[in-house]
Amino acid sequence: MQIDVRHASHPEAVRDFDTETLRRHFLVETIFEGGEIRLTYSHYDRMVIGGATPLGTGLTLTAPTAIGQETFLAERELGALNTGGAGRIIVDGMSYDLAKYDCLYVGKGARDIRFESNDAADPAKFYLVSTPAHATHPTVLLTRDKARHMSPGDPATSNKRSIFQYIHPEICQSCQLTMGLTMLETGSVWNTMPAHKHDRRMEAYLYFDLEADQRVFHFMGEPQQTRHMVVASEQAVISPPWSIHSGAGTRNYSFIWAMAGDNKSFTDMDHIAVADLR
Ligand SMILES: O=C(O)C(=O)C[C@H](O)C(=O)CO
Ligand SMILES: [Zn+2]
Repeated sequence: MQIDVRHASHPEAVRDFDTETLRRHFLVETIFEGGEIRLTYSHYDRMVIGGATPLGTGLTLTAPTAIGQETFLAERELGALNTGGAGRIIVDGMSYDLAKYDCLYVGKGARDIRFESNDAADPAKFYLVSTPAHATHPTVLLTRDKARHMSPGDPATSNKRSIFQYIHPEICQSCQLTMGLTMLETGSVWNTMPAHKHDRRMEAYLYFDLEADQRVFHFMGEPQQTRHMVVASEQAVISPPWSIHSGAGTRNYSFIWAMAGDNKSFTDMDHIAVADLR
């Protein structure tokens, strides 16, 4: 298991980052590697993001030194959303089947977490998000039809999309983690525009369901100092609390968003008018 540690950056320093530096700090280029668990530890709210891609044999979530505990979830909670073929997650001997777009919330204190694919030729790709937790909430399997559904946007502004809120206070208890899936309709390419930031929470995006030759231009930075990163499918972006997070694809795509911080209120956003962006 690999874990890459990313430190937090001050917004004034980020104004001077060139493309390579921006990508080194805020883009995770490899989330899914066959037969591996790959993790990235962000010092923004100590969120860990990564992927588990089990092939013939299953994969076990162990606790690297960065976690500072004997077991990974000793003081953490976990969301795992399957972006690949069918598979299962076994939590302390209890097995949960996950098809594509199913999500498992795992509460603090679970000790033995194992990932398996039904078919190594079409492996499960579990996108993992973990945040510090101080209470144990029940482990729950969340299918997409159980998620809270919203349909914002308009074809006229190329941003018609479905937002599915899985780990959300109305659906599933958690300490601080919120997590969900946004799917753009055909012909719509913009997510999260008008843009927003929320200094109370950081956020991470995993873009996927995009062909290998297509890209999403992800916009980040202070609202009057925007920057962009060109992102391929199955790459993730760490969004600091002071940054906007928005994207325009060369076609439609899906992404998983996850947040952690002072509140779990999805609607607590500071919107920025399009005309005020620079
Ligand atoms: O399409 C969207 O809009 C989103 O998915 C927004 C993100 O979920 C977000 O930024 C929540 O704060
Ligand atoms: Zn946001």
